[in-house]
Amino acid sequence: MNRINKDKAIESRKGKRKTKVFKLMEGHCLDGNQGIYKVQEFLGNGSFGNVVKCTKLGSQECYAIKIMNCSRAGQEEFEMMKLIKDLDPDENHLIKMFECFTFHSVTCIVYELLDVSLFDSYKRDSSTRTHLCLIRVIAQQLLKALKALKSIGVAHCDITLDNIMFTDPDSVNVKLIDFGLAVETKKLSTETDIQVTPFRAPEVILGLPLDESVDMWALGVVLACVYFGNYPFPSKTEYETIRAMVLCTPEEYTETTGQQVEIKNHVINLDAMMHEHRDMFEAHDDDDHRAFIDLLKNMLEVNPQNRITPIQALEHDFITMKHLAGKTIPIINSRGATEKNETPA
Ligand SMILES: Nc1ncnc2c1ncn2[C@@H]1O[C@H](COP(=O)(O)OP(=O)(O)OP(=O)(O)O)[C@@H](O)[C@H]1O
Repeated sequence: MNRINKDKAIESRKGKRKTKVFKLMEGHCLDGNQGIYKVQEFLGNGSFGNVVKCTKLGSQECYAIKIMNCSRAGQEEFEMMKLIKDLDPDENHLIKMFECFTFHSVTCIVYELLDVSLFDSYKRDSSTRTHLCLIRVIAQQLLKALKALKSIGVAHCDITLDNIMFTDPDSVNVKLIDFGLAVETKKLSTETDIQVTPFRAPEVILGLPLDESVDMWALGVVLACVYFGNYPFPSKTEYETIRAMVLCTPEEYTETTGQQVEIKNHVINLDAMMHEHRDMFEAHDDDDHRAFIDLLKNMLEVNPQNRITPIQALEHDFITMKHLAGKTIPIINSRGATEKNETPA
């Protein structure tokens, strides 16, 4: 199946092509099992229907309710949320679900209300690069999420910039959302339609056996985007994507193999990317940049068997900051503000 058909198959799995028309308006009330929810505003839409901000009548509490027109897709997402319910959602940076109910034949899943997605946050000001210390916090939190999911044998299968959201504007705390494509790892087969371009892992493109390491690849793409301000691989055609994934420039390929590469198109060189990024900050630490690029290369390892695991990544120098011992580094206390701090020698 080609890329476009795969993306369509994913939309169809998520319910886009089976839409029951249910006109929801601001001010409408939804009868849940744990209360009545009044629709305040529309927060977003996707393949499934809408996400609305609601208040629970008789309280000040706000929620995000995902209204799913396709009850099969809604039920599948709910089943997956039940599977992860024993994982502490705050500790593991996973979205918290409160309840699920049916209203006018549509499935409504009540989630905690979050702030903005990584995509929206960086879209607002794509000209500025993200400080490495902020990237470290985000990376550590999401690696914890992957570790927790792996521990119960679940693969998210749809990690993108859209599906990672900040919990509030005043702190750096992210959560993984949208378990609509999540699957028990043991049920993953080459036939399963997962991931969207440009976050799709090479083994998914090539139709090879899959496991939860597809999520590590996608997280690598996310971190590269946040660092570089652009996708690390071209994604117009799967041919270009696969070609770029070897992570070396045509010159490097020629140097190591002696073979000339005839067609040249853009392949982002991670080491070159590092020089560009660090020059954008007054205070930068080369060792820290090198540590980040090393982690990234291990996440974007083409062979899933050699790809870094969440536990290994959490022990990587970039995350533990071993390589920064005794140096003064900024602490990120909110999405923009920084303070200086000395790490123990
Ligand atoms: N808990 C939440 N709090 C605030 N906004 C949310 C929340 N959950 C989702 N949204 C908004 O709704 C959008 C769509 O949600 P979600 O990703 O769960 O749906 P989806 O159909 O699976 O989307 P897509 O088809 O884009 O993958 C998000 O990108 C976000 O803007």
